[in-house]
Amino acid sequence: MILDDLVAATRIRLARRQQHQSLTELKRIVAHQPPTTKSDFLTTLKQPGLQVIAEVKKASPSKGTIVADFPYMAIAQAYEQAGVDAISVLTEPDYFNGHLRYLKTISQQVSVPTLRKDFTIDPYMIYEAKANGASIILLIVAILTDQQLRTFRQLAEDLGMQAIVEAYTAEEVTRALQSGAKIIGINNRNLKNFQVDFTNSLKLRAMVPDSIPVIAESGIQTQQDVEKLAAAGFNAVLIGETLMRSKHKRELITAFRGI
Ligand SMILES: O=P(O)(O)OC[C@@H](O)[C@@H](O)c1c[nH]c2ccccc12
Repeated sequence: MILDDLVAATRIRLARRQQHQSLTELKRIVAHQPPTTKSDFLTTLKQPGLQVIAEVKKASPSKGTIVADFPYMAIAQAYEQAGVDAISVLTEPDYFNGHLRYLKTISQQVSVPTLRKDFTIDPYMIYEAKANGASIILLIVAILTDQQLRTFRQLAEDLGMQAIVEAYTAEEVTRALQSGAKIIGINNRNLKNFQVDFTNSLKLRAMVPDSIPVIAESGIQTQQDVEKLAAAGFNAVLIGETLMRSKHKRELITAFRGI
């Protein structure tokens, strides 16, 4: 199962990074960071209308290389100029061709909050996210225990970040809510086989009370898709591939934001 492979690969890389830089050292870097100047993502999400989160992603396990040419900084700047509310940056190198460096550079040069898109399995990765400029981390319910969901989110909040707690099934939405999640992401892509079912988020939306912002993730392609999600009461959409492939990123984002 691909998700198991992803987590195993993440664990191996993590062990290697920890040998180069201890958690103590990382904590020291974080403690000396200047306070963030970025807007508060949770406040943005609670604003009326549909917010757009655009993703910087070179490749994916299901699609392989998405874009041959990957000027990640120019892409992030195009997103920002088009008025996106946050930018998601893949940092997973083996399956998504991501890198922490992308997160760091983009976070330094855009004023919107950035999300470290990765398979968070250890507090070390949360400090790393912070050290590299992220305002938001991802916690995937399918790969974490109830206790990890709670303590990892708490750690992110203690460091001045927020956590998107990502669910794919009704059971996972329940676990996300029980863990005290303040932001929930409902994925349309089954991370166990990478199949996309666009109606998944529509079906599960009603499980989340209105007080908690919900983000629809993955497989969002058209204006009609975004209209359906807005009508279903989603606070935000997270779009990767469609925007990465588009030659008219600004126009597309402007259209989505106007919904
Ligand atoms: O490129 P898409 O289909 O628009 O999907 C974006 C995003 O939802 C997807 O990249 C994603 C959702 N959950 C994840 C967890 C890890 C890595 C990636 C993801």
